[in-house]
Amino acid sequence: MTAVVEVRDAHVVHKARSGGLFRRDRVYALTGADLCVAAGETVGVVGESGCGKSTLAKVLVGIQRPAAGTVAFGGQDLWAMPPAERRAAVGAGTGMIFQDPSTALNRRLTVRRILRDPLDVHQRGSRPEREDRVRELMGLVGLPPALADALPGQLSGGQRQRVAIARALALDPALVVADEPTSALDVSVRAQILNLLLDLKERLGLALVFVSHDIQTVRRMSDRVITMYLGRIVEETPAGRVIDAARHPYTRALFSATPGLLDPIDPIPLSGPVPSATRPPSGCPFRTRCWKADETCAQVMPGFSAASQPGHRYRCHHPVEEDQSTRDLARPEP
Ligand SMILES: Nc1ncnc2c1ncn2[C@@H]1O[C@H](COP(=O)(O)OP(=O)(O)OP(=O)(O)O)[C@@H](O)[C@H]1O
Repeated sequence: MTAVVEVRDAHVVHKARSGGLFRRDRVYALTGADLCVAAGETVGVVGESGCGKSTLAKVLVGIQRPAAGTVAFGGQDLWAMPPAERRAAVGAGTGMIFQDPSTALNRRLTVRRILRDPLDVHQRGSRPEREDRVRELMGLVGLPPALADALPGQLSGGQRQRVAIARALALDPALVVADEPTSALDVSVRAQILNLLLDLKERLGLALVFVSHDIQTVRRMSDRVITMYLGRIVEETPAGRVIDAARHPYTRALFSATPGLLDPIDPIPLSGPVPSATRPPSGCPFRTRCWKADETCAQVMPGFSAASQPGHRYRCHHPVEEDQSTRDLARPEP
């Protein structure tokens, strides 16, 4: 398996945004993240708001430098490269698709200019070749050539997201990271954009990282699902088995609370709110809400254990039994 990107023990710490009570607080946005993404696979990332999904996405595409840990593209340590080399590696090797194409695209540039821009910056081919590439990109994402001179404001939301996808693909990257790519779109066009991403992934052999709140969609799109909780990756599960084979109590709880996945089911009840990322609990970050937590969980952050299935690992001292159904877990004790 060739790793397109490999993140090892990455930590990202932000200063708390000003205006809060404790201005000098630190936000532990990502703690000890390890993730390897191979050519041609889709990795989904799920977790509650603020758990670090977007931070991990930015680390993967080299736009967020981790305070500690490494990020390697094709085996090369990204942050050990000279800046010009790093910019070239990031620009050519990765593409990022953001949530809201209305803000991600420069509204004063035509579609043609938006798509030509990365080709100009990275000096790809002659001018006529760049124009050809713009036409090719528009065809790839299903945009009619007549829209080349349109401004983003003249396009529908779905068309704008197609432009953003085409821009992400302009330099033929090995890795595309899509951070909530459909959540700002009308429900009616979401499926079209998701199908387009899946189709492009197959045709171009891309590695795709797909970040979303929408657990149903992540499960449908992905080969593997990464569960994050309070800045940590707590489980990595083959997507087809995530509902009943996940071993981490949090993954089970998250999936039990997803309407339609296990219908009809009562969600597994969790006690209390998500702790603050400025003061993560000692030991396992999930232990303050976990029905299985004990003193060990309060003291020691569990390392990864490998489950019996290849590609499945989890960090938990008291994992859910392998053969226990989520439906049974959600039932109150008699
Ligand atoms: N630039 C920043 N400055 C300060 N704190 C930040 C910054 N960016 C992110 N954070 C904080 O880091 C934590 C992780 O944020 P991140 O955006 O990665 O989470 P997320 O899971 O993507 O959330 P959402 O699903 O709501 O987009 C959150 O507590 C967030 O408030």
